[in-house]
Amino acid sequence: MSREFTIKVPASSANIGPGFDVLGIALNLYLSINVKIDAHQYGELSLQDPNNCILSYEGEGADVVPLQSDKNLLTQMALYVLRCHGINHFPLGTKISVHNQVPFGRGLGSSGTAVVGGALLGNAIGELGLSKQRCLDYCLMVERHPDNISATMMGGFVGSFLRQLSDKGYQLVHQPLKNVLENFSADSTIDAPLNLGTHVTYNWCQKIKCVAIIPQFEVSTSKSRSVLPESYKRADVVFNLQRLAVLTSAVGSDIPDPALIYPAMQDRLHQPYRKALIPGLSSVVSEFTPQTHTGLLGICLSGAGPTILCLATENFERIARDIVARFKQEKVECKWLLLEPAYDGATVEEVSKL
Ligand SMILES: Nc1ncnc2c1ncn2[C@@H]1O[C@H](COP(=O)(O)OP(=O)(O)OP(=O)(O)O)[C@@H](O)[C@H]1O
Ligand SMILES: N[C@@H](CCO)C(=O)O
Repeated sequence: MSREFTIKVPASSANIGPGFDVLGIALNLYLSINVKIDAHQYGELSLQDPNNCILSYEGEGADVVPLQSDKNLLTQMALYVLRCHGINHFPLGTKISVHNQVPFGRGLGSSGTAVVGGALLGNAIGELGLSKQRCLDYCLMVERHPDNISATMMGGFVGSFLRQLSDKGYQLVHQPLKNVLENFSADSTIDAPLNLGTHVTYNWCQKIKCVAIIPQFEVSTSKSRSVLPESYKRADVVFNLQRLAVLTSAVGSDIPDPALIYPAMQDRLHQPYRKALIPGLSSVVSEFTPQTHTGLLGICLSGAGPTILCLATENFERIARDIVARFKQEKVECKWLLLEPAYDGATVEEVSKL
């Protein structure tokens, strides 16, 4: 028997200003995974891996990513989902070829793409028939804020929250990641509770494009979260909640209004604390406005950074080039990309089954 299928997983930008750990947009930059299962052709070679997997990478991260299936986040995630369904390894002769456009540690949700791609990979390989909603539960056992994950899985502009858990449920979900990903026995694997995450998809005006300015250095999400405070002042929380309520509706309007969107993308919960990690962040988010740049609607840190996300309806190249030049004054080199929402989220396509 042989089989081939492909999985396409979009990048994402989380937070969008005031929606810390809540909002995310899927973006048309992809992690693409091609899977061939053929014991006859690849069986012997696949035995060199502990889980019968020949793994190769091209593109972003190819020079650093581990290629052993029990060390790589994508395949660890697939094996986790398989083990929860009583399957310990990939089928003999599994060949996984990855092409990745999503840069690591830049605030474009690369770990989310690996986690979502891995969950869909496990589901497809094991022919488990899990819904996307159920796959999200497995993803949330590994990446515990739902913003990137929900947008990447479901597509479009998404708001999400995690279900309130009992003390026992909380402990189950918040245990060391290695207990989830590196427990290599189906008998003792920790299954994901049902319906861990809830999400809604908001309208998005198709005139709004996303300009991503990507500094050429990495900030890991864990480092970028370590600088945040444990608690906040009421005034700061209210500041964000008020803007969140306005922003989620304002970007769906047929005629996006910069006078509404620009102030609604301000944040007091994460960006002010992250400026020490990203030279130029404060100046960029305050100096670039709809007044200085026609077409600019709003500007924020993308996810945990260091990428800057601009929402805009025109003048994309000028906005991007001016921000790149501003970062250069801080000795930070950047690339930029013009992106659009990926409305379908992650997709799986069966190519052949014989
Ligand atoms: N395609 C992939 N395959 C395997 N591992 C990956 C892949 N993409 C990301 N990772 C792992 O995730 C790490 C990056 O995760 P991190 O959460 O720090 O950044 P990010 O997800 O890119 O940013 P953010 O969460 O702010 O959007 C990489 O260093 C790598 O270990
Ligand atoms: N909401 C998360 C996104 C990064 O994964 C953060 O800002 O830390």
